[in-house]
Amino acid sequence: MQISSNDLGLAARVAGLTKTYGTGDGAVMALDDVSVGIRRGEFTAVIGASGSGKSTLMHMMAGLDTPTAGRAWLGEYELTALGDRALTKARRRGAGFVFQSFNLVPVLDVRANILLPFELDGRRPTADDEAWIERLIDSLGLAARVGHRPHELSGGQQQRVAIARALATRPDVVFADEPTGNLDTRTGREVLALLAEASSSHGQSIAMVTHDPVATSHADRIVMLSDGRIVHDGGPLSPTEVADLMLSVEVVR
Ligand SMILES: Nc1ncnc2c1ncn2[C@@H]1O[C@H](COP(=O)(O)OP(=O)(O)OP(=O)(O)O)[C@@H](O)[C@H]1O
Repeated sequence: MQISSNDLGLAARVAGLTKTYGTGDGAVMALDDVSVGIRRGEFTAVIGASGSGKSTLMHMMAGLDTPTAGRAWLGEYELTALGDRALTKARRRGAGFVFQSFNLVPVLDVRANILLPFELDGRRPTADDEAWIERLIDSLGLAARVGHRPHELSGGQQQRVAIARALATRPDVVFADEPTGNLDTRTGREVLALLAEASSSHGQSIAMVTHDPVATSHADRIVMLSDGRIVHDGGPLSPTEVADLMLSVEVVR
C-alpha cells in the first residue's frame, strides 16, 4: 500500500535515501541512508558543514534529482515512483524554490516573475490565487515595483520577489537554499523574518538549507547533516547553540 506524506501529516518525506556521485575509487556518498519528514506548517532548517549533503538532500526532496536508493514523497506524490513528465508536474505543484542567486527571469517584470509558476503549470490563477498574490506583493513591500524588471531591483528586493514566487502557488514545501547567501546581514535578517512569517502566519512548510548559525534563529526545527547522515534533529536553538553543535560534530569527525 502507498502511504503518502499527507497520510502522515508531513508535507514531504524521504526514507532510506542514498545518493552516490561517480563510480569506483572516485565515488562520493553524498547521502547515506537518510530518513526524515518535513512537518506541515513548520520552518525546518537543514544545517551542516560544506559538503555534508544539505543541497543533495534538498534536491532529492524537491524532485530536482533522483536518488541512488531510497524513496521520496512530496505532498500526495511519491516522486521516486514517477517518470520524468509526471515528476516535473509533481514538482511544479508541490515545491516552491528560493535560491541564493534569486533565479528570476531577467526579461520578465516582477508580477510576471511571481506568476511564472502558474504559467509553467499551464493554469490561470483563480480569483482566490489572485487575492493571495496581491497580499504577498503588499506584505513583501513590492507594490511599487510590480512593473520593474529584476535588474532594476536591489538584491533584497529580488529575493523578496523570489519568495513571493515560491509562495504564490501555496506549495507543499518551499525549499530555500542559502536564501541569505548573497545579501548583507540586515537584508538577510529581513528575508529570514519574511520566510518565518510565511510559516507562522500562513502555515507554509519551509525547508531551508544553510551553513549559517544565525540563519537558523527563526527555525522551529533543526536537522543537522554530517558526511551524508543526520546527526541531530530537534527543536529551536540559539545561533550560539547551533554554532556549538556544528563545532562539536566537526571535532568528533
Ligand atoms: N554533481 C556532483 N558530482 C559529484 N559530487 C558531487 C556532486 N554534487 C555534490 N557532490 C558531492 O557530494 C557531497 C555533498 O554535496 P552537497 O552539495 O550536497 O553538500 P552541501 O552540504 O550542500 O555543501 P555546501 O554547503 O558547500 O553547498 C560533497 O562531497 C560534494 O562534493
